[in-house]
Amino acid sequence: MRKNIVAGNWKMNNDLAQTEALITALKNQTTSSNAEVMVAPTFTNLFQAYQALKTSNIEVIAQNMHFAENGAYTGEISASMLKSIGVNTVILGHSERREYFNETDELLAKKTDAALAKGIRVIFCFGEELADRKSGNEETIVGNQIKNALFHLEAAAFQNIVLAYEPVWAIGTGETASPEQAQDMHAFIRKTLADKYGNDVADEVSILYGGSVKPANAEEIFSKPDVDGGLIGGAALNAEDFFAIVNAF
Ligand SMILES: O=C[C@H](O)COP(=O)(O)O
Repeated sequence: MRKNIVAGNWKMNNDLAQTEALITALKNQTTSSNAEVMVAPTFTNLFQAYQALKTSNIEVIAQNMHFAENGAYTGEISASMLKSIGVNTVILGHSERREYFNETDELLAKKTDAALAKGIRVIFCFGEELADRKSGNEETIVGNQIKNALFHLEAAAFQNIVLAYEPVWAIGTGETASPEQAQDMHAFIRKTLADKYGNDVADEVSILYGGSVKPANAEEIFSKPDVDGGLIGGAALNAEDFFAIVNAF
């Protein structure tokens, strides 16, 4: 079902003590927002974070996982391992995974299948680079990222998928897509889904925007009809800023 969601991706930030301090600060925040709130700590702090937040309204999610069930994949984490500590949602396809760890659409299709098979919800990320936008190819790039990784799925799978549009040029740069640019792309994404699966599926999928979302711009971005929330990086590392964004809903 389509929901408003604000998810904080902590990326490779915060050791255990810093994670505990941020969680304490998050628990001190109050909200009347209707958005689902999630945070994604590093793997080393995932269990601790889950334990500390399991009675709160903040869901603890993972930043990545491997497609295999288990085996000789040094340094990797499986869907079952996430499930075993109470984690039921994973971010896949973040542009940093694509760029620095060579994650391809084909690999992401396998990871998505593995997550869904274990009942793990997927926040599937994609987005164009600056050169793509400058050359007017952003819709082709984004459309292909979605089709290549997700369009082998049955329609029902989208009940467990959240999409996150993150233009690479807006991530960590302070440069945000304008609310209109975000809306235009989100409408294109929803139409892409509708063309393949029909409006009933497309209208029910939450589509998040990510890329330099801050307290000062969240409300305007989230007010757009096809923007159902945000995937927040830098601003999610400060509890007050993060909840100011949550409270934009
Ligand atoms: O996963 C989050 C995104 O990469 C956005 O990061 P940012 O808010 O620091 O630009």
